[in-house]
Amino acid sequence: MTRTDLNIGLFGFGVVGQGLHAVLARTPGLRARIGRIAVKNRGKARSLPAEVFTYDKNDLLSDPGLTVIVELIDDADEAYLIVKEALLRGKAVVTANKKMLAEHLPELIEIQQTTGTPLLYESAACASLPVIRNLEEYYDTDLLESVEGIVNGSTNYILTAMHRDAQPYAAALARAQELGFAESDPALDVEGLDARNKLVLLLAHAFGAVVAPAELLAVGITSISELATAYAREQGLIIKLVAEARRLPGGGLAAAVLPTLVRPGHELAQVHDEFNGLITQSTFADRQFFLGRGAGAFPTASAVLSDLSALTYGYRYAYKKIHQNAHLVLAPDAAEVDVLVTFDDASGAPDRADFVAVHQEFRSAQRGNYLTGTIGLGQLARASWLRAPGVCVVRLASPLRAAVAVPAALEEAAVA
Ligand SMILES: NC(=O)C1=CN([C@@H]2O[C@H](COP(=O)(O)OP(=O)(O)OC[C@H]3O[C@@H](n4cnc5c(N)ncnc54)[C@H](OP(=O)(O)O)[C@@H]3O)[C@@H](O)[C@H]2O)C=CC1
Ligand SMILES: N[C@@H](CC=O)C(=O)O
Repeated sequence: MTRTDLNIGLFGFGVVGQGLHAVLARTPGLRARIGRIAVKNRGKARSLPAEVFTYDKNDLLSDPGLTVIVELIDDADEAYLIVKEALLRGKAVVTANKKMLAEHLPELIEIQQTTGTPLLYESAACASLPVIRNLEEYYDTDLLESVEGIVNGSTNYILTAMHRDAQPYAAALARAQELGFAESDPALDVEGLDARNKLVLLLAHAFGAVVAPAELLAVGITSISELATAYAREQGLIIKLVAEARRLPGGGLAAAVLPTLVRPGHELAQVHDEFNGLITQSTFADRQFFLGRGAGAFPTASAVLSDLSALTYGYRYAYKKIHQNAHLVLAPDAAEVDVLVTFDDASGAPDRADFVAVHQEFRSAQRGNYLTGTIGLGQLARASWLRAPGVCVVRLASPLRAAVAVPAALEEAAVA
């Protein structure tokens, strides 16, 4: 096998960009060198000589000597323009930018297919965990039934600090930012949007379903109430932010990001701090669990490094499942979820008519109110009370599952 040398144009020299620089310096076996680095702020002190840096993206994009673009900036809109331009100019691209990927995946897949130029992004889903290439290659023929896990390091860091170390939320978030785990806009982390972007990538590579982020229900950790935390503690359970995608027996896919009650013996209960954990369930391999660091300079750079190495032997994603599973589409109205809903009287109670069944209801002027019940996933996403102030929704420990009555439209789609 011939392996090519890589001459890299690097965009971004922040947490991950600097991590990559350090990692490459310690990996002489990979014949890769960073030729030039594009950054944004002229006033910033840099750890490398000034001549390495440029503030003009075209210095990298139009340099024929730079054959690979590594995009590690924190601006998804600008990243999209850079990545698209690089691919159209025939430069292979490695990116960690899950927001940009999730928002533009159909177009970026099409550009890869028409140009034949690779775009790799292992670090964009679960940082150091080798997830994307495994879903794409190892599970290319095994029938995946579900992928489920903790895919955001910052929120797991915050929830761990609050649960294990009794730290206040604000202090835990500030520490996640200091450690370089959080996005520049941490709302992406704490509102579940970063996890949703990663779920978009997992859906494409696990099931061949290319969906827009807005099609997926995502609830973050900011609405988790004291009552929900107390409920979890009393039941001996732990709250984790879990992304889940599951193939439904009647055809279709259910997928969502929700704070979730996890039992102590469950794999995800062992995922602490900024670690991520992903469980795959497949027909032949059965259950597997990936665990590793989900954020931070070196863990993320290690996945970028692995993509660079893959480029040297001509690797590109084939998006095999898109061709295999053309019929697999999101079907939130064919799925149900068991939830705990806490609410105060001022915000108004969730509409009981939205539920397939209400299992338990508790009201207390002192402690607050809650109910537990089963609700359609699509109905939950549409519920007007879901985002009301004072309302907290946490998934109970059971997975997403097929609704008892499958909508007729989906049954027809499954037959076709
Ligand atoms: N941090 C992590 O653990 C992980 C991050 N990621 C993703 O990696 C990417 C980078 O994250 P991270 O390193 O943490 O971010 P940082 O905020 O630490 O660094 C961002 C870098 O991007 C540069 N930049 C911003 N806009 C531009 C632009 N228009 N042109 C050129 N350079 C620009 C900044 O320049 P300047 O130095 O001048 O300010 C800075 O060097 C993001 O997409 C993030 O989502 C993915 C997995 C994990
Ligand atoms: N902000 C992200 C960084 C890695 O993807 C996270 O916390 O997971």
